[in-house]
Amino acid sequence: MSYHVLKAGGKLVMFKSPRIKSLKPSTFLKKTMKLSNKDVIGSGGYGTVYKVVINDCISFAVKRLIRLSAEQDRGFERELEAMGDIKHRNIVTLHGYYTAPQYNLLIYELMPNGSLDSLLHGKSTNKMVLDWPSRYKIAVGTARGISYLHHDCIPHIIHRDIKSSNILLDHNLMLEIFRYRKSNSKRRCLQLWCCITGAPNGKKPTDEAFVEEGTKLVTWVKSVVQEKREEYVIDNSLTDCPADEINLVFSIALMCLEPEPSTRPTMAEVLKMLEQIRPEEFRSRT
Ligand SMILES: Nc1ncnc2c1ncn2[C@@H]1O[C@H](COP(=O)(O)OP(=O)(O)OP(=O)(O)O)[C@@H](O)[C@H]1O
Repeated sequence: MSYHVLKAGGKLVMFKSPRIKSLKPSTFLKKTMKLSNKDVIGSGGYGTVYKVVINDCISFAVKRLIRLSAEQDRGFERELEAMGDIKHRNIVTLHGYYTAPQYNLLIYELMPNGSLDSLLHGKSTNKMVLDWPSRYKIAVGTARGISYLHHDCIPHIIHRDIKSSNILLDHNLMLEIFRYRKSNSKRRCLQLWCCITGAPNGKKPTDEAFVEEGTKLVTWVKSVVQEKREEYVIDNSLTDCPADEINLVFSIALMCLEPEPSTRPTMAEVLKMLEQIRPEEFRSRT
C-alpha cells in the first residue's frame, strides 16, 4: 500500500508504514528540496546520500540519483523492484521514492550509526573501537540478512556486493544491510570476511600493502593461516576477548573462503554455526 503525490513535475510514492503515518508529503518534499552539501552522509557509485530530519521521531536517508543515462534509470527501477517486497529486520526499509525529470530519490530508513566501514576506517570523529560482542552481533545480523535473501525470498536473491560500506548500523549497533541485485540462481555462501573479524589488524580489504605485495586480503589471510600465524589476522584492538569465540568465528569465515562454491557452507549453515557460539544471546527471542 502506498500513496502518491504529484508535485512540481515529480511524483512522490510513500509506502504505508505505522512509523511514518503522521508524515505529510508536503513536509517531506519541502525538506528534500532544500538539501545541501552539509546534509550529505555518504556517496556511492550511483548517487549521493543525504540525511533528512523531519522531527525527533522521523528521519530518513535519501539517496539522490541523477538521471543521466538509461542505465541509471534502470538501476533505480531495479532497486525499487527488488526492495519493494523485502521486509526483514536486518534489511533497511525502503519508505518510498520520488521521481522527477532531473533526478530520482530513494527514501530509506536512516541508520544512525552509519556504515561499518566508517566505524572501522572512517575519520577519527566517526571511528570507534568495536568490542567483540558488537562485532559478533554484527556478524550474526549480516548472516541473518543474507540468509533471508538466499533462502527465504522467492526467487532467491544474491546480493553480489556485500562490503562494510553496505553494512549499516542502528542505535544498538544492530546491523542492517541493503542494496542487492536480483538473481534467480542460488549461490552458496558469500564472503563474510570483513564483517566477521572487522578488518584484520586494521587493514582494509583494499589496503595499499596488498597492492604493493600483489596480493589480496583473502590471499594474505590464507597464507598467514598456512604459516600458523593466525594472531596476525585478528584485529589487535580486540583485547580481553574470548579467544575461543574469536577462533570459532574465524574458522567459519575460513570455510566461506573455500574456492570451490559447493564446499562452502550455505548462509543458513553459516548463521546456525554463528548462533551456536553464543546461544544465550538468542534464547530469549525464541
Ligand atoms: N539508510 C542509511 N542510513 C545511514 N547511512 C546511509 C544509509 N544509506 C547509505 N548511507 C551512507 O551512504 C553511503 C553510501 O551509500 P550507497 O548506497 O550510495 O553506497 P554503495 O552501496 O556503496 O553504492 P553503490 O553500490 O551504489 O556504488 C553508505 O556507505 C553509508 O555511509
